[in-house]
Amino acid sequence: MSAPPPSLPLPLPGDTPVRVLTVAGSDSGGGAGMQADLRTIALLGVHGCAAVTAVTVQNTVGVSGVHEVPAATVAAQVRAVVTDIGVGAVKTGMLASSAIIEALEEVFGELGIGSRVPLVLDPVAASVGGDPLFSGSAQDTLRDRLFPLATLLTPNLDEVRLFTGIDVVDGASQREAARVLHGLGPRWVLVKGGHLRSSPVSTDVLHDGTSFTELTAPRTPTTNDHGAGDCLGAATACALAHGWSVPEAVALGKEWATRCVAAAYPLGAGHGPVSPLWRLLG
Ligand SMILES: Nc1ncnc2c1ncn2[C@@H]1O[C@H](COP(=O)(O)OP(=O)(O)O)[C@@H](O)[C@H]1O
Ligand SMILES: Cc1ncc(COP(=O)(O)OP(=O)(O)O)c(N)n1
Repeated sequence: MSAPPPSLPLPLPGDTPVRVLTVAGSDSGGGAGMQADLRTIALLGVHGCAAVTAVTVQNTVGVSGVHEVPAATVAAQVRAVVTDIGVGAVKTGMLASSAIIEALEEVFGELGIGSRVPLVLDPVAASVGGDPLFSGSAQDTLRDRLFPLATLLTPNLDEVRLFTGIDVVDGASQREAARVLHGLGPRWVLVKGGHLRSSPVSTDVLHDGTSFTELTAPRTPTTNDHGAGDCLGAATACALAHGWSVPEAVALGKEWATRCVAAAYPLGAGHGPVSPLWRLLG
């Protein structure tokens, strides 16, 4: 890759960094979820805070158990972080249940998350291997309660199908999906194209209700793609926390994700993780 690596201003030792809160599930295998978010957040020089929604029993092969955190405890984590530490952006991942989503709607409203504080909402529904990460009714609750609060909604193509019924097969259907999802309330939608595996490029479409922007990168031929969406969303949230505009932040998130997919490594017997560890090389 010839372009300079994506980066954000780094804090000097002793200076308080910008903060980002991830509201997500724990992936015991360390490939996705809050572990992936916090890795990206740290390597971009941002202080990561974490409100845990669920503990998953997970490795590279699949998810064999889920233990939800009580909804009131999830909301209390968010309140404790935001009222003391303060955050420049919030990212959500696996939200597990309707009760957790309803508690988050309330605490987000109370704290200005989605209005004063940008909210990146990754509508995580299943693991890369297809294991469900929330119950059936949570899908409707997420759409109705949190989509309208989102600064940026970042579905992959499986999530697009779930929420709109649209099967994205090309640029036209990807733009149509972005248009329909924007109608559900988020200010911006990024329809991620990583799952269009037959394409030689990986194109994401950004839409704000008016214009469409295509972000395209060469496709890395790999099945080690666990956590790609987390890398993208967490990096985008970091840039938003620095005060970047949504299009600027998404462009950084896309470059970050592209490099992380290119640096993915095999792990275990299943899908290995995409990796931001390339950042440590300079
Ligand atoms: N094989 C790949 N090569 C290059 N970029 C990829 C690849 N797979 C995914 N991406 C990019 O990684 C990000 C996450 O994409 P995607 O896989 O669609 O979402 P998710 O990880 O949430 O399922 C997007 O920017 C997408 O374009
Ligand atoms: C706890 C937890 N959160 C999210 C996921 C989704 O991971 P993956 O399937 O790799 O999808 P992206 O992170 O790439 O969107 C998970 N498996 N576990």
